[in-house]
Formats: sequence, structure tokens, C-alpha cells
Amino acid sequence: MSTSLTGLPFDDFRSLLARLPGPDEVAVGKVRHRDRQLTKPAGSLGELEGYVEWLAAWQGKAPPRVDRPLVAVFAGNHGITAKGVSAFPASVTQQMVENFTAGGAAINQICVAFDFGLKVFDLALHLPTPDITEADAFDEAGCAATMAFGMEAVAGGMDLLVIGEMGIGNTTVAAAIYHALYGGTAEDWVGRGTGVDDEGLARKRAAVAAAVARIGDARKDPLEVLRRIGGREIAAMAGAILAARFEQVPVIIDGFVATAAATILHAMAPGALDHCLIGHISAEHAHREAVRRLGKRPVLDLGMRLGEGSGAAMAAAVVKGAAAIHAGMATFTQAGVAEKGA
Ligand SMILES: O=C(O)c1ccc[n+]([C@@H]2O[C@H](COP(=O)([O-])O)[C@@H](O)[C@H]2O)c1
Ligand SMILES: Cc1cc2nc[nH]c2cc1C
Repeated sequence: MSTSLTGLPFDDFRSLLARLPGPDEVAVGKVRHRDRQLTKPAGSLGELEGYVEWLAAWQGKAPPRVDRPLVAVFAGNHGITAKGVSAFPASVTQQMVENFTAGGAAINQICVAFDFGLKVFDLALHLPTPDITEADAFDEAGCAATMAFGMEAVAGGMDLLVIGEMGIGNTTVAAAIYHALYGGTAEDWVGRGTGVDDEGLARKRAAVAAAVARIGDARKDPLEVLRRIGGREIAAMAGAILAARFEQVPVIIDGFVATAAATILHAMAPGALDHCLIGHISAEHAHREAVRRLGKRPVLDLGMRLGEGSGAAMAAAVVKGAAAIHAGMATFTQAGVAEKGA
């Protein structure tokens, strides 16, 4: 967004959600028109055709382009790690950020393979959010500032945004968000994350149940759920997804944790994720149910559960391919190919 958002009051996010721009139906019509002329049987590119329409709708452009895709990885630390909820120590968040910078992580290789930009945003890693079983993650100003930071990350003219994260302990935070918003039991939403053993899983379930019980009726207000049991990278991802809508940048969301950030927006306004695809179904078991509740059909289902935007970036390669096919193919007339029934 062009203006500085720092200092945006917490409640202003509610009004932003109430005035979301809609799709560009003219651009969608142009894509459909061109698609009918391309040298292929109608419908033969299956869901790829839908991805091109989706890109056009939210870029406001036909043909849509995927020339400058960006993977944004938001990193945060979580006080809940003190409860023994992860298979890895909290220090791994910072170490993995260094690995991203050095080019050694999975996401680096995906970005090199497909020529995607990569930006890593580390959010006060030295300052974990409080243990959410005991205290709120943020005060209102802190939550708003972190969402605004995420919004400001959507600058620089990307034409597709891939949202990913890194944060030891954050599958516990994500599970608490789903449990708060969607009910059920803690068991329904908790999985093994980076690979906790059975004792770790039991600690995780207890932590999620305690965090959600602590906030009581506040669970009915999605923005309060984010403030009270969220985390820095999750608030920043919610801000980035929201800003992308206003900046005409379609978004591809990664797995279990990135989807939890998106879910906050969806719970505030059901159309808030219309400019988003869910890149893949994570192997974290509750992700499938979370995605079902968003009414989304994920691009890929590869059994991945890494995070760092990796599944969504693989999906972005599919979407980039779809855009290239649509923009580059010859028409029947151009290629001198006979049309159906001619
Ligand atoms: O995105 C997913 O579906 C996903 C599933 C399991 C683990 N992760 C990643 O693993 C980290 C959190 O796992 P944990 O066990 O520490 O809560 C964090 O860095 C996530 O990116 C991510
Ligand atoms: C090594 C490692 C890499 C990761 N990338 C995203 N989350 C991660 C968690 C761990 C533990």
C-alpha cells in the first residue's frame, strides 16, 4: 500500500475487511474469449484454465502475467515452545532464517528452479510472543503494527504473492486458532508439526485447549482470536494477504500455519480470500478440514508438511505455467489449425 500503515488502529482492520475490492469480470471475460480461440479442444487444460481466469480477475488484467512472482516468508518465535510442543528447539527459527539468507533451504531451491523472487521477513525473533496459555500474544497496538508490517511487505510490484512462514511452535498456535474459530476439540486440530512424539502431542493438545479456554467468549471475534492467541508471523501474513487484495496481487497460501492466518480474514469476511488459492494440502492432518471450511480446492496434494512457503511455491509453478500457456499459445486462425466440426 502506498501510504504508511504504521499506527493504523486495531479496529481499522475491521473496516478494511468491510470494503474489499471485487474481481475484474471484464478481464475474466477476455480470458474466456481468448481461451476459446486457442489451439486446443475446449476445456482440455482442465483446472489450469480456471487458474488463468482467477489471475485475470484479481490482477485486473487480460492476459494475466506471472513475470514477477514473489515468495514472502514471515518468521516469528513463540513463547508456547516452553511447554514442549515442538520436536525442535526454538533456536531453529533464527537458524533457518540464516539458512534462507545463505540459500540452503528447500524454498531457496524452488525459487531458483522456477525463477521466483524470495523475501524473508523476520519479526522480532529475539522477542517471542508470550506463552498463549498464560497471556495474550499482543496488545491491540502490537497486533495492528504487526499486521501493518505484513501489509507493507506487499510492495515492489510483484504479480503473484506466495505466502509462507517459519516459526518453531507455530503449528500449536495455528491449531489454537482453528480450534477457537471452528470449535470441536483440541484433538481435532492438533497434529505432530515437525514430528513430536506421543508425549509431545499430548502437551500440544493440552496447550491448545488451555489457550482457547483462557480467551473465553473472545473466540467469537476473529480479530481478537488473532490478537490473543496468534503470533507475529501469523498476524503479518494476515496483513499481507489483505494488502494484496487492495494491490491487485493474487495470493497463493501455503500449508497449515499460513492457512490459519488466512482463516482469520475469512472469519471476518467470507469473501476475503477470493483472491487466494490454497497452494497445497499439508500432511498436518487437520489442514484438510480447515481448507474444506474455507470452501477451497487446493492446487496440489503432495504430502508435504515443511512450511516456509514450499508447497505454495510449487503450486505457483503450476499457475505460472498456466499463465504462460494462455498468453503464448497460437489461435486456430494464427496456426492454420481446423476448428471443431469445420
Ligand atoms: O505448513 C505446514 O503445513 C507445516 C506443517 C508442519 C510444520 N511446519 C513448519 O514447522 C514449524 C512448526 O512446527 P512445530 O512442530 O515447531 O510447531 C514451522 O516452521 C512450520 O513452517 C509447517
Ligand atoms: C529444520 C526445519 C526447517 C523448517 N522449515 C520450515 N519449518 C521448519 C522446521 C524445521 C525444524
